[in-house]
Amino acid sequence: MANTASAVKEADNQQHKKSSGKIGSAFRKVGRYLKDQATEQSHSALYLSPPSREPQNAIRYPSQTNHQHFDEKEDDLVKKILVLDGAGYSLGSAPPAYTPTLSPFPNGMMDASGTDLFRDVRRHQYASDNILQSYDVLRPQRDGSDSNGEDKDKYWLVYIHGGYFRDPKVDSTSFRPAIILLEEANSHSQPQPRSNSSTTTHSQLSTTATDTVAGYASLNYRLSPHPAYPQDIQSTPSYTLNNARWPNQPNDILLALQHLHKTYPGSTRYILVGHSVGATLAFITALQASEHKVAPPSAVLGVSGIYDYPLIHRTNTGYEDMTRNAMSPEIYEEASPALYPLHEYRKRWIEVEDSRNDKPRKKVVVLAHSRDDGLVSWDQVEEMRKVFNRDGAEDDCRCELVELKGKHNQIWEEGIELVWAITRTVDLLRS
Ligand SMILES: N[C@@H](CC(=O)c1ccccc1NC=O)C(=O)O
Repeated sequence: MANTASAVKEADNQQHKKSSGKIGSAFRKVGRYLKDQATEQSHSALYLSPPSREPQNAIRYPSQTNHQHFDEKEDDLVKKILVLDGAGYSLGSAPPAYTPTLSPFPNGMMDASGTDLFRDVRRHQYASDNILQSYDVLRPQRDGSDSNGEDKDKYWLVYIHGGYFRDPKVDSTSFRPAIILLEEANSHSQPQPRSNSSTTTHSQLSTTATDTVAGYASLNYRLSPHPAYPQDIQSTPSYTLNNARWPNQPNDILLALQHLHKTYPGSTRYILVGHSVGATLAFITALQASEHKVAPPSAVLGVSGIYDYPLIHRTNTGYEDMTRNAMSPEIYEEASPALYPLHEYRKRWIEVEDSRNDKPRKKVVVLAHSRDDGLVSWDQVEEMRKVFNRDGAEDDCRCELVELKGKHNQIWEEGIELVWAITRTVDLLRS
């Protein structure tokens, strides 16, 4: 295949036809750079629409994040989801028509002293069908890696957000709290304990970033409709219409990775991190990477992940409507990473020739989950662990289960638990 990007896109089209708080200071100082980036953004979006109509150009200056899901009790959240997904929208009056915008891309991330934490912060568009086909890149302000983010001993962290394939409020920016923790801790070195843990300190975590991270990439991908954010199919331009169906989501991740690797060659050495349905996508795309000429990840870190859709439909009756909103029922198994046998992971990911490393290294799988997760229960991670805990799995792959503390969205909204899981993944890669 000469052009793998178009191959993925083509496959995607074919398939689609077939199946029909505490980071305020880091955001406060937004300077000239933001304006420059906004300008660049509007240029790159020209082919999507006239600039005046392009939502990406409506840059809202970041004051604080809209990440407040964990303030809402997860029980209430579940009830609301079920109401929303029941017989139409029945929480009082109909919601206002929704115009999607991406959260402002993370420019102007500066530490308290006003020094840029990053030398390169930008949002790339990897395809032109939809504004969600984009990703954010942040490259830390430190020596050691060249202009491509190439650094022999370092890894890129590539993040895939959750939101059950549909929540427009959960996007690439949901990786920011963790990034800020890693980078800000690095520049301030203020020791702070990991929540509910007496052992790990903020400054210890910061070592992870200094030694390890060549760059951060956080991916957006096309979403499915959300009943709380209705869109008029007739009048909404297709580039802002949220009508994705599987396999649009994994295909977008593959396209994003292709674009990222081409733009930053050093990024082919990477850890693929996914939260919730992002964890689904991380494992599914690890399986599919090589057949699409995408570099395989060195490690996959699944956080609060959904790995078995038929199981989650049994555990949480009512979730199936959310899944069906994004894929047809005959896809459920294919979209469930826990339902692939180990030999599939071996053949398609673990044993794939890895030209970037001098000696072949064991791949790493980390499964991080909280028993307090009110949205995705522990049985999911148990199912996934079974895949990699089979006899002989140790030979070519290291798998660890990391127990986290906190609620489902708290993990990324506060970031500290996510950073902890990343730290464990890096430790395993290095050991
Ligand atoms: N906030 C989402 C729901 C959501 O994200 C979710 C709900 C239950 C279990 C997992 C979820 N997210 C996984 O990506 C929504 O409003 O649709």
